[in-house]
Amino acid sequence: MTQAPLIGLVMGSDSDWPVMRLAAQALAEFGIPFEADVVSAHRMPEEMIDYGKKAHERGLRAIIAGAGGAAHLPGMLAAVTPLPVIGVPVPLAKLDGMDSLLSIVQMPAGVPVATVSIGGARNAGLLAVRMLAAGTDELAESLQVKLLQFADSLREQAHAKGSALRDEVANENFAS
Ligand SMILES: Nc1c(C(=O)O)ncn1[C@@H]1O[C@H](COP(=O)(O)O)[C@@H](O)[C@H]1O
Repeated sequence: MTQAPLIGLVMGSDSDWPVMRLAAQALAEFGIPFEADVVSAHRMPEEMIDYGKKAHERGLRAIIAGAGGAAHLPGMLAAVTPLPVIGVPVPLAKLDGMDSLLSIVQMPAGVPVATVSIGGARNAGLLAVRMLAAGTDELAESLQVKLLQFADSLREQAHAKGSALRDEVANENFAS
């Protein structure tokens, strides 16, 4: 039996998937069940409102919403759900995602969206994992252990990069 999704991963179009799949990958790395779907505030407003209103009743604990251009999806979901919403600005060919970033990040007071960097879907996934790691329930405690191990692996990678760079600098002839 597949586990019920804890995170809703939604995007304005299937064209956002190459970016948004990085969030899916991060969730999968931590064993978090999620659902993925296209939900557009512009193109299917009623369905979008319905998704946002029912998300918490279906057991979702957070929503990751990615959109490009005039990215109203994350903010509109945040307006109708009590769940935390993480917004991912998806870069398009024109304006390189600045339009999307500003659309998502400049929310009016009272309706927060946790905005990650342009194309930062991996961090959106990791932030959702951290949200699930808050608390003292079994899932939270197991995620806390995994997140600390993950931080250790990042530290080791950074050390390895420093070591490789020191070797490279030591062997490079800067005079030539
Ligand atoms: N920004 C939004 C919304 C929304 O915010 O509701 N719905 C679709 N879109 C965005 O339009 C871009 C182009 O979509 P198409 O590739 O389908 O033309 C996508 O990046 C999508 O997220």
